[in-house]
Amino acid sequence: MALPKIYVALDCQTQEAADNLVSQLPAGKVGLKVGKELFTAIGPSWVKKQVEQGFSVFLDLKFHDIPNTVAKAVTSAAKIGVDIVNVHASGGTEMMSAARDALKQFDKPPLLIAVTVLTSMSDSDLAETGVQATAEQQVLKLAKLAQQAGLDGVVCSAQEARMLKRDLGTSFKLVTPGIRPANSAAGDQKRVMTPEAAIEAGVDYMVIGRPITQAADPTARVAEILASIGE
Ligand SMILES: O=C(O)c1cc(=O)[nH]c(=O)n1[C@@H]1O[C@H](COP(=O)(O)O)[C@@H](O)[C@H]1O
Repeated sequence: MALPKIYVALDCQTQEAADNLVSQLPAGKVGLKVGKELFTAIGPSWVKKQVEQGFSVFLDLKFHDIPNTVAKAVTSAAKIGVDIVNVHASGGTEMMSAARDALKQFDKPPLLIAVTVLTSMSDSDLAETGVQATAEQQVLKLAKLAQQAGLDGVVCSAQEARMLKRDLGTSFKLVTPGIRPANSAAGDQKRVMTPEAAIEAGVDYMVIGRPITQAADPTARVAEILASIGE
């Protein structure tokens, strides 16, 4: 079954807040993205419940550790039944390959996606960490590494989508946070794009948090965004 185009980032700290958000989202039309904030607060059993209730879940824990640890961590994530898991591409080829191999034991493994350069980072933020390349160059370099390691795709900003689809092929999946409908606050995101432009640029799955979760009416906001991308 095709995965939804939009994953809503449920960045909150209590089960009550998460349940409240989920109750306002159309199951089957959007997926749920559970990241470090919520997962650390309420754990895997709540995530499993969402999977059982029919939501597609992206478990965004951005694993970045030694190969053995990351392989075991993605195995635990796959056992929850989520559709997408991620690791940091900067963990290197050996780490990414170990994660890929660990998922071979599953009949329906989750998509294994590598984070390239966080959408909150600009060229100067990268330079500060010792990376001399531009964000775009670094995204391409890490995405090639991820593809060679046999991963299903990468997390990048929609600004790099055309380049990656051209250089790495259309079946290599692009998951893009940093999505901001026109007139919404960028917050800490630096490499942003509107949902319409992101779809045009060829992204496969968009992650959208605050523009939906902080909206006065999240249900209406989702409907508006889905309509804007023809879903
Ligand atoms: O892997 C991610 O999901 C991720 C990668 C990235 O480069 N940038 C990024 O913002 N994210 C996540 O995407 C979500 C974006 O949320 P908003 O900025 O509120 O739309 C957050 O939950 C981030 O943790």
